[in-house]
Amino acid sequence: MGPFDDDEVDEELLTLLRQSLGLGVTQHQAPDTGVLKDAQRIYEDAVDVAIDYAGTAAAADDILRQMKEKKYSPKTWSAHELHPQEKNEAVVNFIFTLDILNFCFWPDEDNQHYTVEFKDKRYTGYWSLVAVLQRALLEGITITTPCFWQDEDAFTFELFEHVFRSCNGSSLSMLDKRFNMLRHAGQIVYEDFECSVIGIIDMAKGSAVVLVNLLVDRFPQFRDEVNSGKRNLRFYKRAQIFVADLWACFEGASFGTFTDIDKITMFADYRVPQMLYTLGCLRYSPALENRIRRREEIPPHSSWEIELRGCSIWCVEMIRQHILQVDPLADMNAILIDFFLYDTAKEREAQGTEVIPHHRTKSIWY
Ligand SMILES: Nc1nc2c(c(CN[C@H]3C=C[C@H](O)[C@@H]3O)cn2[C@@H]2O[C@H](COP(=O)(O)O)[C@@H](O)[C@H]2O)c(=O)[nH]1
Repeated sequence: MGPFDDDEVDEELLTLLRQSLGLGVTQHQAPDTGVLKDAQRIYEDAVDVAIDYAGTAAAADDILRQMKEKKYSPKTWSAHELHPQEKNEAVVNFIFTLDILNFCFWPDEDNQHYTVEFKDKRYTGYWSLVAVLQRALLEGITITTPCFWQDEDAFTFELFEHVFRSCNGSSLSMLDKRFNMLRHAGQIVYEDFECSVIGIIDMAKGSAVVLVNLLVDRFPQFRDEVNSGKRNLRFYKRAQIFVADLWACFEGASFGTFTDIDKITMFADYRVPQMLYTLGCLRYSPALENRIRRREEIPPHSSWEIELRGCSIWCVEMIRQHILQVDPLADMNAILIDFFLYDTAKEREAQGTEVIPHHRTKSIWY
């Protein structure tokens, strides 16, 4: 029984072996992040999260209808007034900063929701982070300049606390971790990339997959994966949303030009799974559903967390495939579906029509 006779040896391992032996990888095997493959495996092994096929098909039809009505496109990103409107290197740095810090905005049980005031409006969640960065820039603090983060004299934790000050006595969770993540990412950009995020993007030569893999390889701050014993499970949520935000902000041109942007998957956060459940796409075991409804934390790297994240990625892929079967000419990918689901979740939250809380896992990854 030779090493390759066993049909259990999966394609990925064969590719890695061929590459390590210097055997030519057939030209059509384009690079991949591995996220979608891992999501499928998680889904196939899942016991506490299931995908409702009929619910997903019906939801996909409705999502397509609404996305057409709302004309969802990369332009939607800039339609959010709080996002930077310019199209230049400073905005690339803004998005890089944003997507290093783009995680965990929900309050601990007895604390107030972190809220910031900017230009006489109050923001929570993801938008509080965007507002904080915009406010700092208006105050002349170069918070979105990666080389500033490695300047130990100028970029201090006191300054960081000032930048993230709230208007209701609350504080954003894991502020110290966020500070250290910027510090260390700034050192990497300074030492390895001559202070230029554009330089990192250029190294990917227009490939979204290569850029994601480059970020994950060179920046521990983006290495969102779980070693579940049997294998490494990749999610790469903030690395992928960084590429997606670039693509959307620059509308597929300039620093947002990617030939393989459709290889980017849904971003495994805590809002979109909530929306997929609400739309009847995802189903939870009673034990998991009760945990979520009681707003009790779900441990990072637990099977529950892994299944929530992996099944959500796979479910959005099923929605994407269904939409393209129904309307092959639809200008559609997982990014735009994801953006729509996130924005819809936020609308429902604002209307107070949520049917289930989002899950709570204290994590720097989402
Ligand atoms: N999957 C997915 N996750 C997203 C976003 C966004 C914002 N993207 C903007 C850009 C274009 C879109 O149109 C959006 O306007 C934030 N998040 C994640 O949600 C969580 C924050 O939730 P809350 O505390 O309720 O704001 C946190 O994990 C954050 O990382 C998204 O789009 N997709």
